[in-house]
Amino acid sequence: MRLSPLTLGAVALVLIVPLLLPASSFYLSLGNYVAFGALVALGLYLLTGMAGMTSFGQAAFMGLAAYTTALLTSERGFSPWLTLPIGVLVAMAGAVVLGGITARLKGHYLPLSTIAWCMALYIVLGSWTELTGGHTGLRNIPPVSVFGLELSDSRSFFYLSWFFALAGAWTAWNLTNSRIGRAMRASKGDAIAAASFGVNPGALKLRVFVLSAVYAGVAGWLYAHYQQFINPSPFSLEASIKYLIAAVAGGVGSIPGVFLGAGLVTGLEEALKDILPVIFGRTGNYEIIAYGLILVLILMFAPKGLWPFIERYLPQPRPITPKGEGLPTRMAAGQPGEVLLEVSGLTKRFGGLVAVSDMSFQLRRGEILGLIGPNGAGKSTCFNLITSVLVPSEGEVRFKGQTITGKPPYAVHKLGLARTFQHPHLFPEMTVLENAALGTYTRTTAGILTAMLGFARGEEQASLVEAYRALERVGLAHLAHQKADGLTVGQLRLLEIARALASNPEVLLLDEPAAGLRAGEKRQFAALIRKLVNEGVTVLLVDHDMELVMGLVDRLVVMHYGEKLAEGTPKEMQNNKKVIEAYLGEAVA
Ligand SMILES: Nc1ncnc2c1ncn2[C@@H]1O[C@H](COP(=O)(O)OP(=O)(O)OP(=O)(O)O)[C@@H](O)[C@H]1O
Repeated sequence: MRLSPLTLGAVALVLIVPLLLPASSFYLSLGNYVAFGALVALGLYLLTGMAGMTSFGQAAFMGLAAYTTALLTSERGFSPWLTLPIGVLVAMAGAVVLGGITARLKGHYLPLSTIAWCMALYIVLGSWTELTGGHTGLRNIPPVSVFGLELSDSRSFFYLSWFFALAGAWTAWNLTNSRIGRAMRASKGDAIAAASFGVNPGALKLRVFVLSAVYAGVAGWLYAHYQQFINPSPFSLEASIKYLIAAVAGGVGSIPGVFLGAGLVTGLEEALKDILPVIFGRTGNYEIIAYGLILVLILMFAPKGLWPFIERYLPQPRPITPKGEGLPTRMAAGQPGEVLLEVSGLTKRFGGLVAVSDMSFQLRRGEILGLIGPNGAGKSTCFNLITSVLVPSEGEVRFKGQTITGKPPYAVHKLGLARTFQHPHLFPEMTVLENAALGTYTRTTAGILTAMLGFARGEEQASLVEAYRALERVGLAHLAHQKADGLTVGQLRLLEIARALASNPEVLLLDEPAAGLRAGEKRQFAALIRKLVNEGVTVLLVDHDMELVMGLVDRLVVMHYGEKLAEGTPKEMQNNKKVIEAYLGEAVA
């Protein structure tokens, strides 16, 4: 792995600066608090920046680990090195309980529940005097020793806290650049799309929530052994808000950003302690007002935080075209013409409206089947029933003889069905290559821990190679390193196909793939689909462009008012009176 100049600079600073300052320097003490804050903020980077969840409860997870280590080391004589995993496990257990109940909540409910949780823990810590010492707190927490050396001054502890902070950054970076990191970003942007290529967004969100508590737990453990004394204040709601502001101020979407934010907020906290009493004429807890104001200003003028302003002056790494082995292919061979997908008696009611009524048809291996019909006929609903985005009111769908009705969309995708959307569901902040690589999610296996420790690099490289090949197949390889937000409609549609192809599907379900394409692009698209079918992919296509559909498909199923009107070859349908009356007359006109 090549380290960037920024990383090398950060490591050099951490190693050299403490040697230039006295062992008990105020600045080294401040440096320790920056490291604690950075660790909590790294958890928020993963939680908020990557997975799109907001938490006001991170200080509570910190508190759980801090009190666990304090109680076990000062009263039971445990080694701090033993209480590190125990404290982190307690923080994780808290996150599992809280996240299990709340991580799936949408909108403001998750942040609100974390506020309640943080306040509740603060009250418990303050009032359970026999266990926690109440607001007087717990003393006599032993320092951490490394090879018999007690880390009891700010300088020696600085090395320990920054070891953890940099290790935290490294693991978060590894995770970001892995299949899990991509899945997190995708779930944040669009859970339906994420599920369509195999991610279980609910389970992933819970895991990230617990992971963010691990970072906070390590910070809590460090805090307790640095201070050698704890009380509930550093684990209050106010502290949680401070960490969130640190992450947002620096830039919650980037790792250097959260370090910058932790540094700024820690420094500001010290400065405000001197400035605010002068302004208000008395001492008090006025920092929270200043934090609120800072947050509002940042959200107004730099919603992505301050790091992007610095980043633009730094040299950007040159994108590398992925080379090497791809992923093992998983396409199962079968007999051409065998039934792959069987839709029987499928019905979907939305209240009183029957959008799909008793639809039955088969998709056979190696064919291109078109599903056509007037606007509102029920094609997209049918499509969403097949891919399990919607649950049918009646009927079922079988894939290779196995009932898939009732399975979640991510499980359906795993079986070998990949889809595109009527309105492309892509991730504009990701590069074209990253978007395509999302398709490889179910072909890869690295879990969170494997990815964090950097053990999944080989698989990740193979994923990128596979994604690049998929881009080559659709003719987008030249745009691989560009952000997806600059693409035309036609390119977005091709990118969705590339993402689907990267999953090595047996069946490709295309929902209005030609909408918005220019004539030339439509011809290229038709050639691409034919090529894919020759390579062994089976296609179900919904589209309104009759010239394209009639020239491309082997068979057609025509829908009208939710029902199947007719089925047959394009020629048969073009001569079918009912079809001409209901649709083709209008579509051709
Ligand atoms: N989630 C929903 N809730 C209520 N009604 C819905 C919902 N989704 C679709 N419908 C209705 O079901 C009917 C079928 O819609 P659907 O989008 O499946 O048709 P379509 O054939 O794909 O149309 P188009 O060609 O315009 O995309 C329409 O009357 C639509 O308004």
